[in-house]
Amino acid sequence: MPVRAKICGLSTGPTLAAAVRHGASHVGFVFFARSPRNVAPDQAAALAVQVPDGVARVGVFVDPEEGFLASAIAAGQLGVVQLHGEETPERAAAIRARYGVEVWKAVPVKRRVDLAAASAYAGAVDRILYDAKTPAAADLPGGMGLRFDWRLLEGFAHPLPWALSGGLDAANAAEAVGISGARLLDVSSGVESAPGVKDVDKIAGFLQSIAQL
Ligand SMILES: O=C(O)c1ccccc1NCC(=O)[C@H](O)[C@H](O)COP(=O)(O)O
Repeated sequence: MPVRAKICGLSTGPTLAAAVRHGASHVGFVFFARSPRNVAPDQAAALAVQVPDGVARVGVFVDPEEGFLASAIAAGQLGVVQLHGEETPERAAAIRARYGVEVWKAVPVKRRVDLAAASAYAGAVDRILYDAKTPAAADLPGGMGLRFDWRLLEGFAHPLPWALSGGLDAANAAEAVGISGARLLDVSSGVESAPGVKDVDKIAGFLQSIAQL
């Protein structure tokens, strides 16, 4: 099975089109006001109609308020809700049941012990996204281009399907796959020319770099 990729933090038509054209399996829209990639539900609605069947629309949220979550899922025609806050397994399971979407939970990783948080979500979510832990003082819980030591995943008994993110780019994606065994990668900063500014050539380069893995 080929390695698949989610291009996260898309906010323009041309960059979304590049992700789709070059083979992304998932496209991500960030619904978090403090993010440079933030999109409003009406922006997501305009982007969503450009996404063909077979490419999953993922909404990224941080402890979303219920009404906002509902409107974003509807506007973005989201198939996946990715949670980056303090959402409990119960909250994640409730989102999955209420909206009939896949739910992914981000688990921030710096040390091996951090991986243990994943098991609490077995039965509650569909996938764990191992992402680099951002500094406590950081404004964002993701999308900062930071990576963790992929060797921490070597030999780990994954309790759930999973994906790898954090500091990936075209130059390191093959190494990340080789070390971690990931079959689904999530990238944001590594395909940008500046925070929040996606680059069509970098998107193409990233997707080409994993096409033969
Ligand atoms: O991307 C953001 O701005 C963001 C904001 C708040 C919560 C999560 C966010 N991103 C989540 C992602 O899925 C990113 O793709 C992931 O953290 C990897 O980012 P990067 O290291 O920049 O590739």
